[in-house]
Amino acid sequence: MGEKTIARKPPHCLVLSYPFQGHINPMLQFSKLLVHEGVKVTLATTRFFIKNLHNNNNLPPSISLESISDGCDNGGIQEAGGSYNAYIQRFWQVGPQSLVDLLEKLAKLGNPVDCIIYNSFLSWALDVAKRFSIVGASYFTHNMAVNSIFYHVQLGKIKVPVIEDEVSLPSMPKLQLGDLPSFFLTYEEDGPVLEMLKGQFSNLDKADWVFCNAIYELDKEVVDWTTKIWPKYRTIGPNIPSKFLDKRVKEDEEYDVAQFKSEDYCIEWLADKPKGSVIYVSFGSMVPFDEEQLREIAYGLRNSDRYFLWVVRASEETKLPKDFVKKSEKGLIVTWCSQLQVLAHEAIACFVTHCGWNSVLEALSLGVPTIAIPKWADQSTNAKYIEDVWKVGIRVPIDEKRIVRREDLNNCIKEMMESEKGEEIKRNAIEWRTLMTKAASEGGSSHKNVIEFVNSLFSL
Ligand SMILES: O=c1ccn([C@@H]2O[C@H](COP(=O)(O)OP(=O)(O)O[C@H]3O[C@H](CO)[C@@H](O)[C@H](O)[C@H]3O)[C@@H](O)[C@H]2O)c(=O)[nH]1
Repeated sequence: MGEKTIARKPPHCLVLSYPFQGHINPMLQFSKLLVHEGVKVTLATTRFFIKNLHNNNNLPPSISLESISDGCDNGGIQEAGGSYNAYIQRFWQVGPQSLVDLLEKLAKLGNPVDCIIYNSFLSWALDVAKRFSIVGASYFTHNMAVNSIFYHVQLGKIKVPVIEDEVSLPSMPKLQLGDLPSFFLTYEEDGPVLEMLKGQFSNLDKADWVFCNAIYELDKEVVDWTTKIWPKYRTIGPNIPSKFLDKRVKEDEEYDVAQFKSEDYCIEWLADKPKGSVIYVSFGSMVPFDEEQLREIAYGLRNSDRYFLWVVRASEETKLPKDFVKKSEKGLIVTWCSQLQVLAHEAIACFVTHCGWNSVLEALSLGVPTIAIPKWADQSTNAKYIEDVWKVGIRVPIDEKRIVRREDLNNCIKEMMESEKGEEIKRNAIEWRTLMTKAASEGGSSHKNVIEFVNSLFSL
């Protein structure tokens, strides 16, 4: 380490994030790891996203924030008529040139970029890196298994629509249609999203590095298989602040880039609750639930007669049943919280989650068992792994309208809190916590991979 920092000017990485909370969170944490190892980092995402961040200046002083255009600088997806598909098309037209402009601007300021670490969705960023003859590293915010599914779509080995009852892929359990990412069910309306996800692999052979926010131990077979295809494929997660892992990175204390404002009295509310008594419920930053689904979850929680802390984003609040109060003896509803702090609290018993990949990694890292209600994107595949592979949770059944009913949620809560199976799940969750921390610690599988990458940058 010491030799690197004295010998030369630090290498400069531009970390380019897709403009959503579930993407910028892990990429910021990865940036902090690189800074800790002596690399200079500029974090970039879209103008509109930055403009609307609740606290865009809460970055470590060593990381600067830059922006590119997605062609929707004043309204994001709304400016593209509220259509995610239209938004992607516009972004793909405007983004590459805007990235070129940013690289040229940084070079003119005497700050040339040596490496672009781009969110794998933005595959065109790799073409830009190659035009500038700089290192290109793809960063996957989804789990390996999910990446492998989209890779097989790209290869034409999974055809959409899927007509078979089950899909078999190398080194993975058999997947039923309901275990595949949601776009396989909604491919007619989500065609462009599916194209974007296939596109992650269209030029990946040119990538110098391929990173995945996961740990080797989570899925050794899939990682080994993937490394045969992309020899520089590396697991570098879990990308969460080290204060929740081995506390090695002192400078990563409270920094974050938040789209929503945390209601931090949650921790006060948790303070007098008995150990392992509170159900934490959150469905991430993006997915909307319809009114019927929120009503079922609301009554499922109330009928459980247990303490619960539920994050219902401001945009979702009006969908709650009218007789449902935000603060009762047993329950507290907030619009956003510091999820990691909540998960780390000893009062938390389990996490009812939509299985966004960050939430899954955070639960695994903190040893919190999960009750899975996957809804969209990669979440069903994550839920399959949670229940059947890592055995750290229970998936709530859905009815023919694809709705989770209150009785089923209630039964799963009971099973988690009262049964022998629940006890076993809790024990597994604690074991995973140990493995996640070990992987991120000095000498652990992810830490070694980060150091290998950093050393390669210093020897450019
Ligand atoms: O009150 C809250 C709720 C969430 N979070 C954080 O917000 C992030 C949410 O990320 P994630 O759990 O991955 O969910 P989404 O925001 O829904 O993420 C999108 O992006 C992920 C990464 O690609 C995908 O896995 C998801 O399916 C997709 O919906 C996590 O870091 C949470 O800790 C908070 O800090 N406070």
